[in-house]
Order: sequence, then structure tokens, then C-alpha cells
Amino acid sequence: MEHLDLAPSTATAGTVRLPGSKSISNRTLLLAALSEGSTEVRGLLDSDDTRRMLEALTSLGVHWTQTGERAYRVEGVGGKFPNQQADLFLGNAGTAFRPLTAALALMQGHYQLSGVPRMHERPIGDLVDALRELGAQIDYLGTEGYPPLAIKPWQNQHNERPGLRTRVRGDVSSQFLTALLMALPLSGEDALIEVTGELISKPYIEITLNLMRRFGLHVERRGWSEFHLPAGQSYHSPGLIHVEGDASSASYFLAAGALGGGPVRVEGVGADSIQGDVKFADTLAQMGALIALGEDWIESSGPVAARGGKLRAIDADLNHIPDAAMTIAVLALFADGTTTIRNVASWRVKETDRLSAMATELRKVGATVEEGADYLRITPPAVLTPHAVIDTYDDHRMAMCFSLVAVGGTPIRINDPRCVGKTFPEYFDVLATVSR
Ligand SMILES: O=C(O)C1=C[C@@H](OP(=O)(O)O)[C@@H](O)[C@H](O)C1
Ligand SMILES: C=C(OP(=O)(O)O)C(=O)O
Repeated sequence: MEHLDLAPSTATAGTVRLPGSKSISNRTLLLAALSEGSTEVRGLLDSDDTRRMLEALTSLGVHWTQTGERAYRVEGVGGKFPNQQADLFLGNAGTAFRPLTAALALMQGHYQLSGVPRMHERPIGDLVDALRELGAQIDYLGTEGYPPLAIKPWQNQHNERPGLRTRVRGDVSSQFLTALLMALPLSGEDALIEVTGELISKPYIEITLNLMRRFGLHVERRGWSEFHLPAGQSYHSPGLIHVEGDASSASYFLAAGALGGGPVRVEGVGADSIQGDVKFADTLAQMGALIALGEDWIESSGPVAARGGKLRAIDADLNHIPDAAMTIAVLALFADGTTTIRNVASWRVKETDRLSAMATELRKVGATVEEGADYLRITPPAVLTPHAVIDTYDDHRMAMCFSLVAVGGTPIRINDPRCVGKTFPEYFDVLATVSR
């Protein structure tokens, strides 16, 4: 198996220009495609997940061109994809698969959506149920409740009562609600979505609503339990969208600043960010890092782990930052006691079962780990085991997180390092620029 050996670093410092946010990039591409008018998108992420979305849009008849470095122009189709038949391969991109399922379910076409084997193990039943309640015709081509899917023309069965009403469970993935919110305006009808169960990953819904607003859509809400889309609205291009840097990707560099002295600065996200994962900086501060924040940048510094400096152990509910929470799990190796990460049951249905994968790999570097149904309790060893061989489970975040063991002063081998291509193909080269 291909692997990467990371030598221990003794210090970190530097500035990193972040790649574009995955969540903002894929939402922007879809909304720009569905709009009236053309949209210039600057700062778009170039990675597997965004390529899957761009390829899907091409298959659906959307025209887009790359106009510069990280800059694209998307020609909107005004609410209806030109191609009424397409077979889409969406890799392992949740931000492409879930929103496209909802958008295509409301079209009058025949579509198939599939992904990598792991995508076919990631649940989508709650979204399909919500769409079927509205009259969508969706079949499971493999296991009930999971991709791949076949979609047939929509039949709005609710003629006796004007308007669309549906319910969606919010406790498995927030992407189901995001998908419905972005798709339902395509019907032109008044639509009401009721969320059942405790909604997880809430800040991602704010990203969705923020972008919908920029494309001209007005959504009324009652907290996190009801979302109302008044009738007669459609998407209109705002002309230009700047994609922020990716706040989840920022977490690895901010962690590097906290572990290796720093300062390490990330540019592209800051106090003005619309991404929930900027809150990772607060958790890092609780662990003893020093954080400075500007409109468009965040900087961290901290004790040098390679010289015995320790972070503070924490006990925290990290449901609001599920992706950056993985970075905290690896930082727990450098803390002065037992760290507990709570309320992350969604880790089980992401790129891999992240609770199990994280527990297994943390043990390889000597940690004592208790794996609960929705939490991890991590106690670091007195000295980390050098040269551990880390399996990454085709999960970009496993590879990126565990590179921090080397940043903290212990050599480590990362198997299949190219899995970072899902969101950050140049990750290891960029990391090398801030560690020495
Ligand atoms: O909407 C989004 O852009 C995302 C929502 C989160 O997923 P869940 O809502 O499934 O937790 C997050 O983990 C994922 O990386 C991106
Ligand atoms: C969960 C993730 O991805 P996805 O968008 O495929 O859900 C992630 O990037 O950590």
C-alpha cells in the first residue's frame, strides 16, 4: 500500500492560504446552476467532491467554464435541468449526493445516482421518505434506505390542498434538511418542512440558508423545527460569489500552531465566516492554545509538544463541529489528562465509521480509548508510540488528523495518504510549509 512517512517536527510557524470551503463550493455550484443568469464563483475548492458536482452538472446539461485560478463561471438554467435523463456518479460526496437527489426528485426526468461502495453504506432513507411524502418517485437500486437510487418524474399528489408539506428526520444528517431546503423552491409552491428528532450539525443549516438568501430566496423559520418557503420564489444569480476558505481544513493548521509553538495563521476564514467550524478555535482555546482572530484570518500558538508542553484535557459536546471534532480527538494525545468528545454519533455514517476507526488508530499510538455509542474518551500514554502505521479507511480526515502526531514530535506512517483528495489534495505539501 502506498504510504507516507512523516518525520517529527520540532516547531511550527507560518501562514497558509486555505482551499475553498467544500460546503460552500458545492452549495454554490448547485444554486448557481439552478438560477436565472450566470454566476462567477471565485475561490472554488478544487477536489474530488467538487469535481463530482461539476461533472454531474455537466451530465445534466449545465454549462460552466473555468475562467482563472479557482475561478469559474456557471450558466444558470432557471430552475430546470436541460437533460431529462442522466446517470450520475457522485463518489463519496455527501454535499453532492443529498442535494442532487432532492433537486432531481422534483424534476420531470429519469435519473440514476450512485457513488463509491462506502457511499452505498451511508443512509439516505430519511431524505427519500421526505421526498416521497411530496410525490417523488424514487427507487432503491441496492439496499433499502441507501444509494444507489433511481428517480422518475415527480408526481405532485397534493392537488386537493395547495402547497407542499413534509417532515424530515434531523438526527442522522443535517444534509437531508439542506437538500430539501435547496430543492423545494424549484416547485414554485408554498412549502413547509417540519424537522423531527433533534437536528444535528446545526451550523450547516445556517450555511444553506445564507447561500439561499444570496440567490434571492426567502425562508421563514421557527427555530430548528419548522422551515417555510413562501410560494412563487425562484433562484436568481447574485452575479458573483466569493467562496470562503474551508474552516474544517483550517483546523489542522490551527492545531499545528497549538502543538508546535506557532504562530500559525490561516487565511480565508475568520470572524466573518459563515461556517460553524470556525468555532473549532474556541475549543482549541479551551485546551490552552492562544488564538487571535481577524475578519479573514485566525492564528494559533501554544506549548511545544515536542519539548513536553501539554494542552488541557477537555470534556465537550462537539455536535456543532462534527468534522473539526476529529482534530480534537488527535489533539487529546497531547493533553494533560482524559479528554471526552461527546454527541458525535453521526461519525458512524460518514466516510468510515469514524468512532471505531479513531479508537483503533489512537490505540496504535498508545492511547487508552473508550468508544461509546456517541462519544470517545481518550487518555494519552506517558510517551506516544513512535512509527505507528495508521490506516486511513479512505477517509481524508483520518489522514489529515493523524499527521498531527508528527507535528507533535512523534514519527508516524500514514497509509493511503492520497485519500486527502476528497477535500484537500495538496494537504501534505501545505503542512510541510508550517512545520520544521
Ligand atoms: O452540509 C454540509 O456541508 C455538511 C454537513 C455535515 O454532515 P452531517 O449533517 O451529516 O453531520 C458535515 O459533516 C459534512 O462534512 C458537510
Ligand atoms: C462528512 C464529510 O463529508 P460529506 O460531505 O461527504 O458528508 C466530511 O467531509 O468530513
